[in-house]
Amino acid sequence: MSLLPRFLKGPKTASIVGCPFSGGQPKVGVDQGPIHLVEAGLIDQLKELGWNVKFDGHHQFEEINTANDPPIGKLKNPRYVSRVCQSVAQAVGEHAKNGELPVTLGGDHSLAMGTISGTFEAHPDACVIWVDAHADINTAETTESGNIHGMPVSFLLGLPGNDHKPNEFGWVKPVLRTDRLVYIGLRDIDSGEKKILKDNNIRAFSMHEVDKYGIGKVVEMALDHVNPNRDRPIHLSFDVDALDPSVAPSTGTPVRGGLTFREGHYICEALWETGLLVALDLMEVNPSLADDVSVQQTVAVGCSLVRSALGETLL
Ligand SMILES: NC(=[NH2+])NCCC[C@H](N)C(=O)O
Ligand SMILES: [Mn+2]
Ligand SMILES: [Mn+2]
Repeated sequence: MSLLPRFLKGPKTASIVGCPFSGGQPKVGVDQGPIHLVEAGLIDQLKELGWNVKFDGHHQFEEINTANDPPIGKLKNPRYVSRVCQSVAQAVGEHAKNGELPVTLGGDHSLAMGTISGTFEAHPDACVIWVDAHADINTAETTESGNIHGMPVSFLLGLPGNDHKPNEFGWVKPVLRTDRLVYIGLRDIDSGEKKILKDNNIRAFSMHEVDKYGIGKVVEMALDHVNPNRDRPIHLSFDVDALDPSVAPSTGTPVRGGLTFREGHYICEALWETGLLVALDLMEVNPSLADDVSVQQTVAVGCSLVRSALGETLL
């Protein structure tokens, strides 16, 4: 495991961007996710794998009085989410430009608006592999919930339904191309999202394809789509709810019929093996949902997914 991914600079350094943030969705507790992951020993575990780990405390967010943050259109907490993501973009962008591998711990998945913006600042030709039960591609028009964690992908793509997206989000540039994005694990897509995926020809491997082809083939096909010559930097955005709720119960929007423990880990291992990984998000761990045993299980799985993506091997 002395391998250094192609786009990083030695000595291989992982920068932990802990984001105790829950403003992109309504359930309290997801802000405690990064705190639990770090307390469970993630940093030492990565050091053990040979990484130099940078972590100087969880990201501090500007205090925003949510009373002064009324919805804009359907979007809830728009100013808060926007400002937080903007500062995350800056942090991730700086680490990536330094040749470090930013590991962002959520927090809810709206944060990916920040992490992916940051990655593309350093790696403009990157591709994104989005592992999730959900597509998180609602626009300001299609969202039914108004929760911004269901929307980051549409902002990053600059989809047309977002002409009404608040000016507040003007800093989010359409850095992502539809053919540089691929999904794995989908199984709960809103009807507006289905249309967006179809109209824009976005490649998605739902659980149906995982069952049909097996995870090995699915990861290969996903890479063939976004990274045919295996020469583009890869940003992996992993929502823990991609896993089956029996594997990762403590999350805000669990959906049955998800990835097994091994399927989730296989994705991480296989992306590490490409030598192209430049950034990783682990999102939506919510330690206040479910009993103690389930929380411990979910946090442990979160840590082991990160280790797999950063080179832990079985043999
Ligand atoms: N990151 C997540 N867990 N997203 C869940 C999104 C659920 C639903 N599609 C929505 O837009 O509200
Ligand atoms: Mn999800
Ligand atoms: Mn998600």
